[in-house]
Amino acid sequence: MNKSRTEMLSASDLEAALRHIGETRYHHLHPFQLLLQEGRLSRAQVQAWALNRYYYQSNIPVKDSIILARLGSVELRREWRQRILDHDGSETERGGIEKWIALTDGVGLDRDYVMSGKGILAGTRFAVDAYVHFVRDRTLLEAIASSLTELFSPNVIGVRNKGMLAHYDFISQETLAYFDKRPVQAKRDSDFALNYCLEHADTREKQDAVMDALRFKCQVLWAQLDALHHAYVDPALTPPDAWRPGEAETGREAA
Ligand SMILES: O=C(O)c1cc(C(=O)O)c2c(n1)C(=O)C(=O)c1cc(C(=O)O)[nH]c1-2
Repeated sequence: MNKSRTEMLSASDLEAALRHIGETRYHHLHPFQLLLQEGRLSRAQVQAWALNRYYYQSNIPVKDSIILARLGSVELRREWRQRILDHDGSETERGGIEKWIALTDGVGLDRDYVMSGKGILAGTRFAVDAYVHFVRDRTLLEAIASSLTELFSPNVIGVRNKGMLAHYDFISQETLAYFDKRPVQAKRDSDFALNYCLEHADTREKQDAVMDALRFKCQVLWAQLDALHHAYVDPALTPPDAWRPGEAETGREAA
């Protein structure tokens, strides 16, 4: 794909290369994502997905706070802080983390258990922690570029929500309310991050670093679904300390 490792790409070629990375490596292609959206998972397997993803959700404002602290101007901080508000909410508005808890409530998991982080898979924790450490340790440009997976999330969210609503009787529009605002927020955030990267990647090395950051982030998402697939598709492979079907259930309506 590389013309030469030293030649600078035009902004439009860099954007095309980034979009190609998403088309070929984003988690919309993951087998567990396909099982989820095609209605081929049990309620317990959907619970495992919701439980583990809470750890990702709850760390998003942590990683955005790290980026915020590294931004060098009022204008950039003003832009970025909106992401933290979206997830942490305010006195008057529910944030994404609270809405994710509504989702885990909706699938019948005990919220204290979910919020405790107990029972999540090591693979989930390692992947999410790697994302937080990446934005702390790499350049600001790489940290911002690692959020570019959000260019592709409106599409996967649409397909996943539609599939889940169609196939699972325990999923309602209300359970999935977390996702109502995400496509608009993701478009706003990823447009900003993309423009930032196109403008600031002013050498071929920086362009390569931006592409590598997006590849890394695709791996963060992919590894989380790998962990779920490994642990919950074959019950024999569930690790000893991981959540097990039936555990931390809130009262199910009498069946
Ligand atoms: O449902 C999804 O498939 C999906 C994907 C992603 C992503 O691409 O990282 C995010 C989200 N959702 C999401 O809800 C979210 O808040 C979010 C923040 C970020 C980020 O890297 O800053 N990605 C994502």
